Amino acid sequence: MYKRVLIKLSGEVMCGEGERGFDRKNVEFLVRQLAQVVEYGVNVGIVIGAGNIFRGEELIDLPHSLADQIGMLGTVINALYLKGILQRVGMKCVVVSQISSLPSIRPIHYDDINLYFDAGYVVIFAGGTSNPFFTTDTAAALRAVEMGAELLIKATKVDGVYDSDPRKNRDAKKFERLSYRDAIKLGLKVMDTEAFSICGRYKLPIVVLNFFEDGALLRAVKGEPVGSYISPE
Ligand SMILES: Nc1ncnc2c1ncn2[C@@H]1O[C@H](COP(=O)(O)OP(=O)(O)O)[C@@H](O)[C@H]1O
Ligand SMILES: O=c1ccn([C@@H]2O[C@H](COP(=O)(O)OP(=O)(O)O)[C@@H](O)[C@H]2O)c(=O)[nH]1
Repeated sequence: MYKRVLIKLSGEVMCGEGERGFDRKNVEFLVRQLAQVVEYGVNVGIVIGAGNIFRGEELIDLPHSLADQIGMLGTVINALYLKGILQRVGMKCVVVSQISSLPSIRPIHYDDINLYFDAGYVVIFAGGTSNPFFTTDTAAALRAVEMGAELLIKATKVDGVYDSDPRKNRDAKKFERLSYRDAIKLGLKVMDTEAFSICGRYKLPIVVLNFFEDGALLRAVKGEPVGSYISPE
């Protein structure tokens, strides 16, 4: 069992694939998946995307930098929403961010993050990397290293890493295990090269799994085989 993990959630876990906003059933499922992990006393950090609200790339009429700032604000909305629903079921949760000083958001401070974990809080990192031109995958890699996570879990809508996009190629073959070097060399688009590169440099393994599969998250945290394992070696 890993003791400290960073979970990267696509914004779409809030609404279901291809949908927008917040769907009650999906949100309840999300809470169940996270509760299963938190029950074991694991330190859980979360980075959530904003695909259910806005992705910068979708706002084609706006300058890229502006569109990305709107995208980052979407991650803040999701983080606060997630905090609200986790607290409603009795889970302790804090949102930290460098881009917002709203009353329910705390600044990112390394010493405090350890205190939150020691006190049993789930820590949600909102606002991505705080910079346009990045994605929440890169933010997840960055925050995982900052919080000293032993594993980064990318919880998404495909069940692992394939040799080509499984949504576009039916014959795509799944890797049970691969290295960062292979992922970058093969140009696999499941995650940004920047994210692979940060995790590779700091020897942080990644598991890519299908979030919508009940129990997959817990299996990854237990170190059981699930999805694809990207090793730093
Ligand atoms: N080699 C690959 N293996 C697995 N998934 C891939 C690969 N190449 C592209 N993808 C795509 O990456 C996406 C997963 O990333 P995610 O960040 O959750 O999606 P999005 O960028 O739409 O939010 C999936 O939609 C999947 O189709
Ligand atoms: O460090 C960051 C992280 C995110 N974003 C913006 O926020 C959006 C939402 O993040 P992402 O696309 O990663 O969300 P997901 O697809 O995981 O739901 C991105 O499209 C970017 O526009 C950004 O500018 N900088």
